[in-house]
Amino acid sequence: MSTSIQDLAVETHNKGGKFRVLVTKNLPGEDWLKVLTSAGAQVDICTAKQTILDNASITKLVGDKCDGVIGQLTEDWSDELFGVLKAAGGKVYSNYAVGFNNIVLEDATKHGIAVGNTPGVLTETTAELAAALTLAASRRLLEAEKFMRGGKYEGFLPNLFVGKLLQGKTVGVVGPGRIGFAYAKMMVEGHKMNILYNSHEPQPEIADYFNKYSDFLESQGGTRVTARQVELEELLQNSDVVSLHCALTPETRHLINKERLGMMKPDAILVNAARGPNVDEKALVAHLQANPGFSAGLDVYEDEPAMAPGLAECSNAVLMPHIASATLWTRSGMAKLAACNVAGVLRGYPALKSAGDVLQFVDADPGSVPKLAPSILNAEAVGLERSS
Ligand SMILES: O=C(O)[C@H](O)CO
Repeated sequence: MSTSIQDLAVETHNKGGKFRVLVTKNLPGEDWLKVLTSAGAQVDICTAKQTILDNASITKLVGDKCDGVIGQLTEDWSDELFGVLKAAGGKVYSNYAVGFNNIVLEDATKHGIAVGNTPGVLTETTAELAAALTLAASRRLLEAEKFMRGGKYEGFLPNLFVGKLLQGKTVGVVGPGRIGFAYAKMMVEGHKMNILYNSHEPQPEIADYFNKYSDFLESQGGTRVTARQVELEELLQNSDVVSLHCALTPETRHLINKERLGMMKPDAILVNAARGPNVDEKALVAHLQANPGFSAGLDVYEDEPAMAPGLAECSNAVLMPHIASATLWTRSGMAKLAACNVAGVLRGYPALKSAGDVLQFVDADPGSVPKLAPSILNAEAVGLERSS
C-alpha cells in the first residue's frame, strides 16, 4: 500500500503488525521484507525520490511510534536521530552497510538503542571492485574506452594507451581486514605480486598465508612471492599499487595526504574503495595533475556525492559512484542481515557472538532464520546477551 507521511512517499507492508519498522530506502531482494513481516512487523519503506534523507525527513518518518529502523550510510545517526527513535519507542537501528562512520555508537548506547551493521557478505564483492579499479587504472581502461566510443580509433599503434604491468610488482594493502585480505589474495594469487601490508595490530597470519602460497608456487616450479607487515611510510615508498581498506576513524582521516602522496612512486596507483575521507582529495587532485604517470582508482569521495574540484577532469583517475558492494547477492544479503538485526532485537533474541558466521542468515529461509541478531555492534553496552 502506498501512502505518504508528511509529503514523503511510503510503501507499507503488513499493516497493523505488532512492531513498526521504518526502512529509509527500498532494498534489493525480497527475503529481507519476509524476515521482518514474519517477525510480526509492519514495514514502512520510504520511497521518496530524494537520494539522501535529512534529519528532518527521517524525524517525520519515525513519527510517534517506531520500534526499529534500517537506514543508510548517507544518514547522520547520532544524538538527534537516536533521541527521536527512542522517543518513538525504538529499540534498534541497523545500518545497511558494514561501515558505520555515519553512526555515533555512544549516542545510540546512551539512548539504549542497539546498532547493527552488515559484515561478511561484502568481503569478496568489495575486494573484486578494488581489484577492478586496480586493473582499470593500470591498463587505462576508461580512457581507452572513451577514445573508442568517441570514434577516435584509427588502427593499432605501438604507443596507444600503454599502461602498467602488475605481474611481479608490489601491492601495498593498508588495513588488511576481511576485505583487504581478500583483495590481497586476488592481487597476489592472480598477478603474483609481492605484498606489503600495514595495520595497527600484528597480523602474522597474513604473511603465513602467503608463505604457504609461496611453498605451493615453488612446488610447481614457480617463483616465491614475498609478504611483509611494514610501517605505512615503507609501504608507500615501495608499493606500485596502494589499496586502502581501513575504516574511517579520526586516526585514518586524511591518512593519505600531500606529504604521503609525495612518498609514493611517481607512477604508483592509489585505490580507495573504503571511505573517501581516508584521502585528502584536494591534495590527490593536485598530485594527479602534477604527476600524469600516477593513477587513482576511487569508489568513494571525501564529501559524497561531490568530487573535489578538478578530479573529474583527471584522465589518470578511474571514478566509480560508491558501488563496491553492488552485486545482487551482496546487496540482498546486506538487506537480509539488516532485517535480521532489527527483527532479532525486537523479538528479544541474543546477538550472535562477535565474528560469528553471518552467512547462516543469508542462506536461511526467510521464515526460519536463526533466532539471533547477526551483527550488533553495541550488544554488551545495551545489555543484549551474546550467543556463545
Ligand atoms: O560500508 C559499506 O557497507 C559500503 O561502503 C557500502 O556497501
